[in-house]
Amino acid sequence: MATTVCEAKKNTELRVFEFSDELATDLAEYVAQLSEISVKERGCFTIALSGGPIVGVMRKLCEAPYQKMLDWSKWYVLWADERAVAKTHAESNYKMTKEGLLSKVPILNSHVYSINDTLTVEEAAADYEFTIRQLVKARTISVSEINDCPKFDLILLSVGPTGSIASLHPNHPALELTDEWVTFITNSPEPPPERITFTMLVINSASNVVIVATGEDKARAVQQSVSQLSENVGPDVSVPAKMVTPTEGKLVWFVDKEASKEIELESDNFEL
Ligand SMILES: O=C1O[C@H](COP(=O)(O)O)[C@@H](O)[C@H](O)[C@H]1O
Repeated sequence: MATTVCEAKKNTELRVFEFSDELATDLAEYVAQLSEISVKERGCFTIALSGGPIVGVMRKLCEAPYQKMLDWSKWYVLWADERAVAKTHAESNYKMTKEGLLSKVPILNSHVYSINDTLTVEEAAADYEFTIRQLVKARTISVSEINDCPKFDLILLSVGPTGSIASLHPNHPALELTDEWVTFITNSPEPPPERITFTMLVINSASNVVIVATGEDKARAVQQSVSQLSENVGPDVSVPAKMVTPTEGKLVWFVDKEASKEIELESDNFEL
């Protein structure tokens, strides 16, 4: 149970948890509900994951009751970003997901769309976008009627200490791409420098976005991202997480006590 739940603005919710186990439990329940709804409505569930703490906070999904209850055969797993390293490398988001989730639940191998680690970063981004286009064409991934973009059932992100999300970093030109679905960067401020990432266009076209923030080093980024949620402000490229405003979807922040330290929950920014 979240310690605090705030409806920060239409379609945006902030959940703050006292204990990390509560966060993981509530997240599992939330993902399970979204999966159930999507499978019922569309026959499948498309989820895009990130690195950082994401797989760890999904751990409860690998336990009872979810391990047996969820229709894993209907899950399609992709990544919101990936580091340009071999899939066996310790820094690979795929490797982390394989070890923490894919090896523990019966998701079909043929439904896992990892990013090609044998190509250059530029080729891998193009190849990955092509894969997504095929999945949209087949309507496995739903499509936004507003902009024809892929409309993932859920994109799960973690915010970095600087306010980065996926591999979109503060003030990076990749934040302003308005046509591409997937792009690459070669100068990530965090190692490794080469990465493939969804653009903001795809993130904001999702049906549901979750941003997870755990640990005190995320407190400033959380505060900067959520502080003006209730105001109508333009895109702020200095805090990528603040640019996450799903056009037709819902955003939920899952924040632990340490990462919530700088938020003024009783300020006018939130309806408690
Ligand atoms: O490199 C990455 O880091 C970010 C943030 O991770 P964190 O450990 O600082 O929370 C992550 O969202 C991204 O997927 C990953 O590639």
